[in-house]
Amino acid sequence: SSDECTASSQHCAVSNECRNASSFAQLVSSYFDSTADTNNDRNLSVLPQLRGTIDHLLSAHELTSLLASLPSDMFIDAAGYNTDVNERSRGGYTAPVGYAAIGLRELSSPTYVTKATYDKILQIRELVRFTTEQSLHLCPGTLYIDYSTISQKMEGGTHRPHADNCYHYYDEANHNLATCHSTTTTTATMMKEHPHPQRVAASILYLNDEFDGGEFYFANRHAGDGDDVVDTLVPVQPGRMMYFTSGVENLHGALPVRRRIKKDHQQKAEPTRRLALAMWYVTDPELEEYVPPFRDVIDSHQSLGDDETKNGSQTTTKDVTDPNDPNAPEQLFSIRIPSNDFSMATTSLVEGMGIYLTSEQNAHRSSWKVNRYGDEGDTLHVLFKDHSAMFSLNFKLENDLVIIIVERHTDGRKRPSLQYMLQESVMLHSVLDALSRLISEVNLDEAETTFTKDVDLARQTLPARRA
Ligand SMILES: O=C(O)CCC(=O)C(=O)O
Ligand SMILES: [Fe+2]
Repeated sequence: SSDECTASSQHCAVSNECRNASSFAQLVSSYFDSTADTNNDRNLSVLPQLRGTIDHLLSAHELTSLLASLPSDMFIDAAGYNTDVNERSRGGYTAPVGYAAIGLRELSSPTYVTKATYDKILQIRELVRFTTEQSLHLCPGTLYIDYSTISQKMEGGTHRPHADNCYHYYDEANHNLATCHSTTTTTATMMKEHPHPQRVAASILYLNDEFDGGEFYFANRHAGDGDDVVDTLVPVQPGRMMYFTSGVENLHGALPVRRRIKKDHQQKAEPTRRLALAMWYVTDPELEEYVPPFRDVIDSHQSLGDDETKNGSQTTTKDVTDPNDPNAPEQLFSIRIPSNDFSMATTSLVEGMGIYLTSEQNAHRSSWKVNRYGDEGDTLHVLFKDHSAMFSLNFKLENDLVIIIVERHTDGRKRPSLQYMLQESVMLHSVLDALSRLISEVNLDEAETTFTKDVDLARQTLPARRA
């Protein structure tokens, strides 16, 4: 089981075993297990499993075209941080010096980038998430993105050592080592609560290197900001990605960004800036950040979700679809279940799938919304949170067959978001799994049936499961 993939076992690296959220949490806490180690009560052998560097995540071409398509200004000062002066005086969650950023809210607007650039950024964002997950030997789907941003540090921009999910203290009783939990009540009450205690990991993908300095570093866990604060220095390289867990085991910062002085006097007039795609992760799907669909300049039509609540009857599947109707749903696949093999009535099948999808909805409440339509309740609609698309399951009884038609619906103007497309295939695979379970409960002769063949065919049309 995945529980075996903990700090003490070398299992994860050599086998396909993956960590789930709880065995991951266990691994992180094993770093603080003082029994394991004599070196300052920190289990240093765990550290390499909690951080790392991946180079050449993007090709030189991808980097060049991404950089060329990013806005040269319009970055928002201190985006994602608290700008409250009172907060600043408490040493709370305030932005680093010389820092500005743009998040998905900005990037989804044509004021900032084109739709193609936004799509590319979302694609890179998913690649980075996936790579972080794999690098930490996490099971597919363990990490949800809580915040992603393109960060910019200008000349002089720097980042003091910090942990990403807590404020740290130097614990005098414990060799002046940094810790998240203050033992002195005065310090504890002085400090405000960290705004992101749920963050478990972060990644930073560096995009350019037209500057000097600006190195990332892991900080020494001993007290003081002196010369020895840098423990491990990581020079910035375009296409280099750092990942690390978010606690005090990975105190980190960035050295000041300096202007690059070129010898050939061909100095560009462009201001010095250090660009990165920074992302923070949680394991609770409820905390996943909203991915807005790209906003077209003219955005006058109603969203899918609005239409839906207004008029449930329009949701019945059309038998004849006009190929020129942009609102026509796209059939993804259909599944036939011979009803003489199958004692379960259509209604109980709809019921079973409804219950299954509703439980999925509850497990990922922020992602999908399930509705049931039709007089006999023979259609299930599964709407994605960004309202860019939905899919439907329509159940029909035809002669001696139950037919389930699976369709994708959009508003006919915008394509489904990339996030929708990625999650749709995951959902549809699990719908087919659930259907197969329902069918096997009624003892259908598995191997040779129409049903099994249709399921296999359907799976072939879906992108492969992430494994
Ligand atoms: O830009 C960097 O290299 C570090 C950024 C960082 O640690 C943060 O924003 O939390
Ligand atoms: Fe950080």
